[in-house]
Formats: sequence, structure tokens, C-alpha cells
Amino acid sequence: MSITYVASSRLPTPFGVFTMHGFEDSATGKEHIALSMGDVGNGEPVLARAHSECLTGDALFSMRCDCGYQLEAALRAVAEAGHGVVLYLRQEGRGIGLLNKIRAYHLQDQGADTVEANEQLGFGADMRDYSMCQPMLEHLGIKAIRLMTNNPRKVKALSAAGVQVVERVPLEVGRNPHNDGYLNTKASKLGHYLPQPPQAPAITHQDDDPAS
Ligand SMILES: Nc1nc2c(ncn2[C@@H]2O[C@H](COP(=O)(O)OP(=O)(O)OP(=O)(O)O)[C@@H](O)[C@H]2O)c(=O)[nH]1
Ligand SMILES: [Zn+2]
Repeated sequence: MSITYVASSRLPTPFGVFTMHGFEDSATGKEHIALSMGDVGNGEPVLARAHSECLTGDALFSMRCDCGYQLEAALRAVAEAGHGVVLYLRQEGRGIGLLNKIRAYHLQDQGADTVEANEQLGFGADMRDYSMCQPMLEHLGIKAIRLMTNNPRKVKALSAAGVQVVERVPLEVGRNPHNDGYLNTKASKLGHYLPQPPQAPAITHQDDDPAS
């Protein structure tokens, strides 16, 4: 197993006081963290989020995506429930890394969508791996989760990685004019459960109208 638990500490946030647990992945050199609150090891399914790193959205307030809004909503939801966990996974840019994400954003500025941009750079649409989640959850004594996500591939990937996902909890927050197209591409090309934009009404010409 390449995941090693390293240390835990208190992490006070505006939403409540979490416990932060640090893990090291010797296979990738990545440092992942889990933020837990309350009793998560009592066998009950735990409200959980597996959040992939997005420096721009999570730390720099970017409105190009919904990541920062989702991270805040997930922390808030766990605090309101009184117990739960947020795994913060260091797989920036859906696994392509920060600098490649900037390259992808540049292509998106020129008209590509988020999937096309990855492909033009020679990457798959989603290069993430969730194999670190099961050992991290196991360390915390968590046997089953209620996963906050809109991404059906994430539910499948976590289940395939040995995590028991008993429920998907929608996490639809942060839509704005800058990420509207991005979210629509997530829904149409990546299969996310997100409301689709309203279809434009079909234009009826007077000649086509049987009543006229
Ligand atoms: N390559 C690439 N990555 C992006 C782009 N926008 C956001 N990301 C990354 O996409 C990932 C989003 O991860 P999550 O918040 O787990 O979102 P998700 O898998 O879409 O599904 P949810 O659980 O519904 O949020 C992060 O790693 C971001 O850095 C983009 O335009 N291109
Ligand atoms: Zn983001």
C-alpha cells in the first residue's frame, strides 16, 4: 500500500473546527489530506466529499469552474451535519497538473471546451485516480459514505477502488456567467448530473403553422 498516514491536527475554519489528517502517497509523492468532523468511525455511512485540487478555484477565487463553491458547500454541509469528511486530493486539473491546466485554459480562451482543450494537449478528458481514498477512509474508520458529487464517474471510480458509496448527494452550487459553458460541457460530455440549459424554443414559420 503506497498511502501512509503522517499526522493530525486541529483546523479551525469559518464553518467549524475540523481535524486535519495528512497522508503521503509514496507512489506519486503527493500529499493528500482529510478534514473530518465528529464521530466518523461508528459504522454509520458518513457524509463525504472527495474533492480534487483546483488551486485557481479553491484558493484564488476563480469563477471559471465550480470547485471553490463546492469545497465551501461541502465543508459547510459537514459542519451542519456535525460529522463527516472532506478528502482533499492533490490531483490538480483533473490529473494533468496546474501548468497544463493553464495551457488548457488558454485553449478554452480561444474557443475550445474543457474536454477538447485536454485532448488538444494530448491528455484524456479526466486523468484522475481515486485509489488513495479507500486507505484514507479506512484509516479514519469509515466503512461507507454518502458522497457529495454531481459526477457519476467519481461514484463508479470510488466504488471500483473499494469504497462503499451508499448514496450520491447532489452538490449543485456556484453557477455563474463565467462557468456556465464549463458546467454545460460537464453535463453533456462528462455525464454530470447537472440541470441542462433550457432548450431554445423551435422557431415556427408562419408557412409551417397548420392553423394558418
Ligand atoms: N483539465 C482541466 N481541469 C479542470 C478544469 N476546470 C477545473 N478543473 C479541475 O477539475 C477538477 C474538479 O474536480 P471536482 O471538484 O472533484 O469535480 P468533478 O469531478 O467535476 O465532480 P463533482 O464532484 O461533481 O464536483 C479539479 O482537479 C480542477 O482542478 C479545466 O477546464 N480543465
Ligand atoms: Zn476548479
